[in-house]
Amino acid sequence: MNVTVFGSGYVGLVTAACLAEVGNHVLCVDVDPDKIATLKAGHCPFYEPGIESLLTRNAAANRLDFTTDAATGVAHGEIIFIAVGTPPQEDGSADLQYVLAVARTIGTHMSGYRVVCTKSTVPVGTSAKVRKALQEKLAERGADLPFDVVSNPEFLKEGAAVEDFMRPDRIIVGTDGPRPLERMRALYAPFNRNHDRVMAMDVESAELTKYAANAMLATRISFMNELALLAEKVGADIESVRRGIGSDPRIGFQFLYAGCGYGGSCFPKDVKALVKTGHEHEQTLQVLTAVEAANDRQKHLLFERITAYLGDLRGKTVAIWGLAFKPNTDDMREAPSRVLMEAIWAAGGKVRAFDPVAMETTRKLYGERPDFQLVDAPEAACEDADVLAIVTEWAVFRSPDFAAIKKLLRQPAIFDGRNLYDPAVVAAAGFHYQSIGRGAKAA
Ligand SMILES: NC(=O)c1ccc[n+]([C@@H]2O[C@H](COP(=O)([O-])OP(=O)(O)OC[C@H]3O[C@@H](n4cnc5c(N)ncnc54)[C@H](O)[C@@H]3O)[C@@H](O)[C@H]2O)c1
Ligand SMILES: O=c1ccn([C@@H]2O[C@H](COP(=O)(O)OP(=O)(O)O[C@H]3O[C@H](CO)[C@@H](O)[C@H](O)[C@H]3O)[C@@H](O)[C@H]2O)c(=O)[nH]1
Repeated sequence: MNVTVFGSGYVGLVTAACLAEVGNHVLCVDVDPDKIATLKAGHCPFYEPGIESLLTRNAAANRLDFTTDAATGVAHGEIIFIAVGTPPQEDGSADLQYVLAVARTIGTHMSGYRVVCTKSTVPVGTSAKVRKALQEKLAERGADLPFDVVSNPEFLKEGAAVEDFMRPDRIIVGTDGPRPLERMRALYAPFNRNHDRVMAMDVESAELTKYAANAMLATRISFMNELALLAEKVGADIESVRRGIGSDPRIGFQFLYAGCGYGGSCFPKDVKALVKTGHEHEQTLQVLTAVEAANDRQKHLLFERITAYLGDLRGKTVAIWGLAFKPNTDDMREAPSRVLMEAIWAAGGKVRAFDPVAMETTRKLYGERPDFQLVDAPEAACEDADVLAIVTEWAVFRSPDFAAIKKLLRQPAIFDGRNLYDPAVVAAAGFHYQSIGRGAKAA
């Protein structure tokens, strides 16, 4: 099948590469000429395990190509995916300008039947707006051409995006007719594995399902983060509690890790957008409002603990391990590390940081500044630093040489936002160790 994907970000590129891998001919369109040049040169503009080999293999087999030319893109794909960003606006609502711009582009250039498939995360009602924007462009041209709009939200996780796309738990397809559904079923047939993964539903339900999934996962995390704070007060260990409740199959083990808050380009933005949708329909979503507030507070926890320990941060340096919002990505969007670093700087302190892949992204975000140093190894971050904060649970941080770190730090203190170590082991190594929700065992 010929497929076009508008937007060559995490979702667009993974979608394109995986669809090409199973034999489709896929054309990626992006408005960013640098991104397209990078892709044409055989490189991925961001870090995502497994993507680069998929891109090069399928480009070499002439199943995958990249362009900035929207007209060529619209001409190519019988199915056209919209996978552009939907960032939050001031009021929390999703900014649909990029999605609707693509819809208008399709209306401007299409010359025959198209299935227009929204993969971006968009509020309920957006498919109707996409249809209207496209129809208006057709009307301007005096063209009467058939098309269908489909909602096909994406559930991949960064860091495991290729695997998630190739082996989906479900493929949500929201349509209002059999013709586009049949095309989507054919497109996704190779990803069905042992049973049909396609779940057909109406468009509105598909759009809401995406927000419901992210909101549920974010709720679990904020719930555990609040419980972790209580665990510290009452002398319980949140890790034991997590194992205890996770063993109940009605609860399950996933997404129950307490930490220094959830980040990334999705949970914070999508929880806000769903709360906003609630307001628009005079349906207050109290639980989600609390989920967001709890997360905002949790992202400040490491800073509060560090200042409680060090006092005035002027003249002090904090070593930070992990900058990306989670391991196996270079994405810094809404990363808890940003809240911590910016608070340290605002208080007059300095940061020495290491991340296995996100340092380039961090450099682009913050540039050169006298109170910030990026170093090339975890130990180097601890040199001349007062204390160590751990923000992202990269594998390389899991088994450090505590004796060496103790010699490097001015004060032997570790503030662990991801509960990487056994508190008793770290305390025995002579550290003040504060993790999340294990207060009773911290030094
Ligand atoms: N990142 C994730 O893990 C993830 C997972 C599921 C869903 N989503 C959703 O998917 C959407 C895309 O997310 P992302 O992280 O891939 O975004 P991204 O910011 O990485 O990429 C978006 C791309 O769209 C391009 N673009 C903007 N306007 C365009 C236009 N008119 N024509 C062509 N290209 C255009 C941008 O240049 C950019 O390269 C969002 O709605 C997001 O919420 C993201
Ligand atoms: O038990 C947990 C699990 C995750 N996190 C944090 O939650 C954030 C998000 O993590 P994750 O969900 O793994 O990454 P994303 O790539 O943001 O993926 C989420 O957002 C995507 C975009 O909508 C969806 O497609 C995915 O299904 C959904 O998991 C990160 O900061 C994690 O550190 C925790 O604090 N505790």
